[in-house]
Amino acid sequence: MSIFAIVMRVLDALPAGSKAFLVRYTVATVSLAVLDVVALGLLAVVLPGMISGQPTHLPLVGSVSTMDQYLVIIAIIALVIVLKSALNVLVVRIGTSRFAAHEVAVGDKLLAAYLSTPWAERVRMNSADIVRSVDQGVNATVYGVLIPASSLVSEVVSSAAVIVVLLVAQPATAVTTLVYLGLIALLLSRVIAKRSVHHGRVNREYSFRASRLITEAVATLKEITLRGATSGVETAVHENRTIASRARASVSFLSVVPRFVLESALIIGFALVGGVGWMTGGLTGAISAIALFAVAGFRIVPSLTRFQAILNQMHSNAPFAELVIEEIHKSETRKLETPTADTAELPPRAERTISFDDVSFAYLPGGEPALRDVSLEIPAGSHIALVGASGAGKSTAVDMVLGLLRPTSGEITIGGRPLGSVLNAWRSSIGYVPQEVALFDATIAQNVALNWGADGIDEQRVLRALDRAQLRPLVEAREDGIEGRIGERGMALSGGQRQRLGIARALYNDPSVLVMDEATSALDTSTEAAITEAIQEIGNEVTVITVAHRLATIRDADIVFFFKAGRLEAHGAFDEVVSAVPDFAVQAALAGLAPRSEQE
Ligand SMILES: Nc1ncnc2c1ncn2[C@@H]1O[C@H](COP(=O)(O)OP(=O)(O)OP(=O)(O)O)[C@@H](O)[C@H]1O
Repeated sequence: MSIFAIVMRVLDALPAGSKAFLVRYTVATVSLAVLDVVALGLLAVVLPGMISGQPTHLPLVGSVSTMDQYLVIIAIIALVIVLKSALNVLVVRIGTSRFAAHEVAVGDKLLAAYLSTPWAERVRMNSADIVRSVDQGVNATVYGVLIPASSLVSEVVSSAAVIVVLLVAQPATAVTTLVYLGLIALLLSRVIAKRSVHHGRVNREYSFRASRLITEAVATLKEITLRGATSGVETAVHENRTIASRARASVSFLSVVPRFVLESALIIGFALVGGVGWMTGGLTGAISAIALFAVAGFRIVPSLTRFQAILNQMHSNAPFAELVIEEIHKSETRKLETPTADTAELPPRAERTISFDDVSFAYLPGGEPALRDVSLEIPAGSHIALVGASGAGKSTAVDMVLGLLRPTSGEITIGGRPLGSVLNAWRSSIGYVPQEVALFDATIAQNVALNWGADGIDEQRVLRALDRAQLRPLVEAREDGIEGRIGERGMALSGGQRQRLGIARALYNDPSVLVMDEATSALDTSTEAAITEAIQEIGNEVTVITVAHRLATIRDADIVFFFKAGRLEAHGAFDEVVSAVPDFAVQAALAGLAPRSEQE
């Protein structure tokens, strides 16, 4: 994608009115730059006359000769320069705060894009990459591409003003100088732009890799420390960071190269122009040619240098902008593709039977299905269990009930209504307890209410949920009660306490469906039994879906669904599945769970 196309796409991602602002901002900075050139030019014209006492002819004003007239002109010029500087400060102040708002807006859009990614795609994303693009990626897009694009325009306009003046004053020398230096600048930008984009990509890739590694290492720090493998992590991070910082060094090197090349070109230009002048007009010819070339060259080179530096900055940040744009674009395309009819109301609680009708699902298009032709019914208010060997498809089935994964074929209905049509209401009626409860560094109340702010937390609900999750006595015994903080990822709690906090979180909203995916695996049997009892007591309006390897947990389920390699092999009461599936009978026997008929 060309740098121009990237800038246009970034502008499209900004809120309404931003393009108009950018145009106004650019016009303002350009006008101030032109005002500056005019004021300084005027000073240069007036000063020699003033010092020598000679009259000076000024366009529009006429002849200036007396000291008083000169002083008035100088005073006006000084006033214009001061005013221009004050306006510059104002424009920069307005610009920087607006650009900061742009950065936030692009970041918000990108985060929303990531958060709205369909589940099947999201599981393939890396969370460290997401953090990095929302933060560093957006910063690079706004400050490395968008703002330089605006300065590029003012640079072009002010350089054009200088060139026009030169063309009027010394047309032949100006054209020669411009063609000569312009060709060198073009060559430079062709060589440098490609390399800048390349190094920008390498920087993006490897700095992302390094932060990914650090995030992963922190998450597995205990195992790494035990294995004495910290130096391996350090080396891997070091290698990635070395490649990234070398790439950044190359970008910074490339940004200074044009200055030196153009300065050398200027000197070589003197020799060339002087040589031609010598051959055509001898020493006088050579001196006057060099003088003219110097006048034009010294004015054009700084402009070209700044121009190249800005372009280099834009090119090296372009890979970040490309990534940001691509993600925002993907999410917008998805929004257009997603049917909007997902806001229909749910039937009453007692009628929310969940039905799978010939449902199949594959994580990758054309890939091996994780679920095959599954038809099942979960009556509203029932307590059901999904069982089967590891990888049989239980969690996949759960994610489909949660509305996170859509069937590749077949249909899921809730009380006869397609799940897609009631998706929003359905999701908010579910309490979900995952295998690994993700807690955040905030208070217990905030973690239970899943609320990052302090407002809107219903304390009574928090306490009731903690009560049902068998956690209330423990929380009340802590110094700050539900206002106590739990440390990063809930490190200040035991594994079982974390799970119970997850259960309390799921119960906080009085769900009509409670989904527990291996949610009690870290609990001792008596706590688990107490939780099961508390959940039974909530009443038969709540459908409970449990995934558990520990069969004692699901012994009393109304229906047990047994999965094998993505297929629903059998279902019925626990004992019925034991009789129907020899594999399951073996597992039940190993767990010491003989069929009830044999126990009697
Ligand atoms: N994100 C994914 N991308 C591709 N394949 C996946 C993904 N998640 C799961 N699978 C595959 O789908 C199949 C079913 O996995 P699933 O997690 O549903 O099994 P499970 O019965 O819940 O297993 P476990 O008891 O070990 O949690 C497995 O073969 C698994 O490898």
